[in-house]
Amino acid sequence: MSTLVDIRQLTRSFGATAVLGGIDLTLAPGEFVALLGRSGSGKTTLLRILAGLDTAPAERLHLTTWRSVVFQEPRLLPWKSVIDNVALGLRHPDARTLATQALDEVGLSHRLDAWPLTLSGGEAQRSALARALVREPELLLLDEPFASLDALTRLRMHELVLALWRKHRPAVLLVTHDVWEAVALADRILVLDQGRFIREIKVDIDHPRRRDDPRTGRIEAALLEELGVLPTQD
Ligand SMILES: Nc1ncnc2c1ncn2[C@@H]1O[C@H](COP(=O)(O)OP(=O)(O)OP(=O)(O)O)[C@@H](O)[C@H]1O
Repeated sequence: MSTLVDIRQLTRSFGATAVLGGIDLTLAPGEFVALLGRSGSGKTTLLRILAGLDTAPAERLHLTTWRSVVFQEPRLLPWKSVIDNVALGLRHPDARTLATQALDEVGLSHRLDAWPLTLSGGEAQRSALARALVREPELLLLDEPFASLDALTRLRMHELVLALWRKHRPAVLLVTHDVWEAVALADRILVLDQGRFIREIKVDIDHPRRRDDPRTGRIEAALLEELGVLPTQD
């Protein structure tokens, strides 16, 4: 199996400030990895490099080019309908059919012709997911895609992302500072602190994961401790 991401000793500085200090990361096809860290730890900086939006020195920097990104805000073009946003740039004779299918998969078949500004926050992010997935990427990069949604909508989006991941099997890299989101979704959680990985936790629990499961509770507690927001126990 070929590796989609293979990075060794990646560094990124802005002026004299080192934001990423020697990152090693590999991602295999179909993996679901969460990148967890406090604000300013370098998550978005790393994701932008993985997305090809930025570059930086590294000993090795192998990245699949077959990737899509969903950002915190939907980034839909307001003067195009939802379906036209999803089909935009798709060089395929059946682009509209594929866009219709993708919107159906995210539960938006009734909003194909809607204008983006009339969508709810959850609907807009569903459209952004459809636009990312219609390209059948090997790697789906999610940069806090649910952070601005209300808590209930966010939980629904978790279910949707899992369903889409199971169906399409892209590798997913999810940037988040929501500890439960990481535990609920990812197979592997990487904790980033001041531009370095300080912890990796594998989550070997079947989906759907419940918050009242003691196994998820233990992982959540370990992560909160790592992030310095839960007092360590003696
Ligand atoms: N273009 C830039 N120029 C200068 N500094 C930058 C630039 N981009 C990011 N930084 C700095 O790099 C650090 C890491 O930023 P980054 O956005 O990667 O953090 P983050 O972990 O994604 O934070 P958040 O969770 O708040 O989005 C921050 O201190 C930020 O101010």
